[in-house]
Amino acid sequence: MTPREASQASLEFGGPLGVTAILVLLPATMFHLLLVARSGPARLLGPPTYLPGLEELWSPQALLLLFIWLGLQVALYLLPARKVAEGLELKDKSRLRYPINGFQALVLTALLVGLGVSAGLPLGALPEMLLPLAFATTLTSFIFSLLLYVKALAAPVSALAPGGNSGNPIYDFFLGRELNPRLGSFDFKYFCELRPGLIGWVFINLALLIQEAELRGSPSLAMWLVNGFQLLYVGDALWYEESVLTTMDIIHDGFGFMLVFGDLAWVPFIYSLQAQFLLYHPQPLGLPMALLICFIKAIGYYIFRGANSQKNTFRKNPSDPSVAGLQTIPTATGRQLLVSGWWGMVRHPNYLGDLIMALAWSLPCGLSYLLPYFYLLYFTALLVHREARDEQQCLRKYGRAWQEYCKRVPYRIIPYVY
Ligand SMILES: NC(=O)C1=CN([C@@H]2O[C@H](COP(=O)(O)OP(=O)(O)OC[C@H]3O[C@@H](n4cnc5c(N)ncnc54)[C@H](OP(=O)(O)O)[C@@H]3O)[C@@H](O)[C@H]2O)C=CC1
Ligand SMILES: CC(C)=CCC[C@@H](C)[C@H]1CC=C2C3=C(CC[C@@]21C)[C@@]1(C)CC[C@H](O)C(C)(C)[C@@H]1CC3
Repeated sequence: MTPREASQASLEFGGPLGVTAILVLLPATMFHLLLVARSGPARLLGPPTYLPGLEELWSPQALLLLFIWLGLQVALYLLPARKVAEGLELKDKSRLRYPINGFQALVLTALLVGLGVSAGLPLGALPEMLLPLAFATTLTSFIFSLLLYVKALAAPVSALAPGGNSGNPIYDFFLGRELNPRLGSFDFKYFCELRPGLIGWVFINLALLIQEAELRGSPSLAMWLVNGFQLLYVGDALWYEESVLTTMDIIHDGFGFMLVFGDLAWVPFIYSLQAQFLLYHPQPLGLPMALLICFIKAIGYYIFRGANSQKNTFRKNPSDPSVAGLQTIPTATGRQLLVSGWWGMVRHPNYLGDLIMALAWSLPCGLSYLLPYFYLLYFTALLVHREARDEQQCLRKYGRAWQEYCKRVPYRIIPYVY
């Protein structure tokens, strides 16, 4: 089977029709949520109380701010790294090299923004710019994905992603034709996955906290919790940056509109929805409830980090003392599957931890509105779909050994439930 035939045989997301609908629905959902979060009733499913005109969406200043931000993150990515990591082996047996300096980029950005604020940079004004910024980011994502699609037309077959090479232009534009598009040693997918959007999310949250303090004298406890929890999540992702090299996005998915828009627009503007909601709808939160929520977050993080680190350590060095005692199933590829420890509890313990953390991010917003729970609902759907995709890939990779694993570990994400 040629790569194109293989790609056509396993079209995902409902094929060309499905991805055309998603292409329109994703940005529409994002703008709907941004508008609803600042409206009085904050109804997740109702219409927004007003529709902005093009003059409210389009702003050259927002576009300039976006390019300054992207330029800063590119510059920080290019700084000398504490380590250069190798990715997994590619089809042509080569391995790409990636700088590990994401945490350094977060700290340096914080220092620069801190300096800027003390010199009078009005960070608290950022929430007012979210709509035009989201519009500029959406336009940029469309144009950037188009450029990536055109660039991939000249890429060799060995550089194409397994999924985004169907021959249908809309489908391939959405999924991404090339697996690891690069300009010299600059890797676009790796850069976008962990830098501008993820770090941008933290600073949007901070701006919302500052504006709340300006409006109400001090930030609320709920706003502190949401900021703290999400900063921990982003800090963790950058501290363990190397582990992103074994995620499905890096090793399997092409770099097309889905990931470009997801990384650059969806993450910063949608993942900050709880903090946006709290700025416009302050919620009382007592200390006992806050402590209970911190406990839930701690359990989620313990499972998430434990599971991800156990798998990464095992994949890097199966005889590492922390994983050497675990039970395994051998596979025909020479790799083994963990069948005890976190990976013996359910087949995706890291998703379980991530979902528990998502719940802890929404709870500070109280139980009267559905809107702050959008992330939890969307994330559940994303992970259930992702789990099914991963299952198919593992079955293809490991055959019988995977079936044996599924027999020994029957639950996918939640023990005894799913
Ligand atoms: N916040 C967000 O928006 C999102 C967060 N995430 C998070 O990203 C993280 C990474 O997720 P993702 O890339 O989907 O997948 P995983 O990190 O779960 O990786 C799946 C891979 O792990 C390996 N694997 C599966 N079972 C075993 C086993 N028993 N023993 C050893 N290896 C095994 C297989 O690859 P192989 O055998 O080839 O190593 C499989 O393909 C998760 O924590 C997830 O929650 C993901 C999506 C969105
Ligand atoms: C609906 C839509 C726009 C889909 C695109 C999905 C993307 C938003 C997500 C796909 C996988 C992601 C990961 C993270 C962020 C969200 C996206 C890009 C991640 C960087 C978050 C931090 C984690 O610690 C992580 C590094 C494990 C994670 C990797 C996957």
